[in-house]
Amino acid sequence: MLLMRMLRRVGQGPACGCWTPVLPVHFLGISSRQIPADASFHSASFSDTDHPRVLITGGLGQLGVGLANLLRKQFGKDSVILSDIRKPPNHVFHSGPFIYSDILDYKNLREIVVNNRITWLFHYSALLSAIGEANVSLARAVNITGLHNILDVAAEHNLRLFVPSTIGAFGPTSPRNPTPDLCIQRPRTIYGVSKVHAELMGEYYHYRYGLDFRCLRYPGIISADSQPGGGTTDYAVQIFHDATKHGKFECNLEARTRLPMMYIDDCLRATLEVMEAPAESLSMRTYNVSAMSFTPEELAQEVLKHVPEFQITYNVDAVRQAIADSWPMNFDDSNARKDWGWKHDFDLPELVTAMLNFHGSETRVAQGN
Ligand SMILES: NC(=O)c1ccc[n+]([C@@H]2O[C@H](COP(=O)([O-])OP(=O)(O)OC[C@H]3O[C@@H](n4cnc5c(N)ncnc54)[C@H](O)[C@@H]3O)[C@@H](O)[C@H]2O)c1
Ligand SMILES: C[C@@H](O)[C@H](N)C(=O)O
Repeated sequence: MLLMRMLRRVGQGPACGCWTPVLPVHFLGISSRQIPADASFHSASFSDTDHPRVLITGGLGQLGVGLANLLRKQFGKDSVILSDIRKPPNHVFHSGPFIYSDILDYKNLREIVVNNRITWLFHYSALLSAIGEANVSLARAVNITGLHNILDVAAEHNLRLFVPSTIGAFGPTSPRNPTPDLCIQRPRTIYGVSKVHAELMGEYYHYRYGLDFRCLRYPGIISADSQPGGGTTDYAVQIFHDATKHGKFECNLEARTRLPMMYIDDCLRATLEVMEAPAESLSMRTYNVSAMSFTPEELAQEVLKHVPEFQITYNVDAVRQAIADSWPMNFDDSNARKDWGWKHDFDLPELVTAMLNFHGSETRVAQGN
């Protein structure tokens, strides 16, 4: 009986003047909530002059705190809420609003969005490539089921949604040097599969429901003030900790493994820029972004210029190496540069200087000279 009533409602369009049609997605076996079936709305619920009210999920990982800092500078401290399922360190807790949010709990997500009148959502929760292979069912839940919750809450509340994808969304059959935006994508990790799924679902929600979905495929991101979170590109973060602390580093990838990389400041700026780009400038909803590309031995050579006693050795991890060997070596981001003016600031020498500066190695540089 209830099913019949709901099917009748779905069949009635706005022309009858009765109600906005809704698609009861639980009858499609998707979830117990409703998303608009009317694909005609395309605008966010705030004007361009208003500051967005932002929620960041998975915000205590490698990238989230830096993003919150950047957005708070731009939009005000209280306009940006950082969330995660982990307990925040003191300095993060005291730097602006923080709340608990498990993306697998839809009601919790909806409550946060409604109570805080959220207009922009940056969805950072994920299990990365190497850790995902070690726990496939959790990666599937967080990266795929969690994403469904995010898409639904964003569509339901008319949010502008940013979801990062990755070089890991490509696989061994993709062109690797360079890898364009549109080409075959057959990744061989649960992480990559979940990110291709996110790209396609986000684009589908955009065309089907008018969701303002924006997505960048990040290269490996290198940041100084946070710990790497289980990725294949993490060697390029760890090397700086070890070079400055111990003067040596054991690398888990082969010396000649070339991967696209980016300094965190460029990554976060790209993220804000694509979110602020006028909708009409976006010819696509998922863009490659790139800055540089290097191998462990090239990175080590650059570190050596600053830390003369630095030594690198290799102890290859088979899982990570197989993943890296299936990923792009160079990323073609010409569409991002053309459509919304993407331009990176940091190449390898600037990246190494910034990272070593952060780790306080300039004293060692002075001593070495
Ligand atoms: N770091 C990179 O090099 C890189 C490159 C490409 C794409 N990305 C993407 O950027 C995003 C952020 O990356 P990161 O390096 O900060 O990742 P990270 O692994 O450091 O952090 C992910 C966060 O997600 C949280 N999380 C896990 N399960 C959750 C759940 N059920 N609910 C809410 N939060 C949960 C974790 O607690 C963690 O703090 C990810 O989506 C990642 O795929 C990162
Ligand atoms: C590249 C990326 O998505 C992540 N840093 C990983 O290695 O898994």
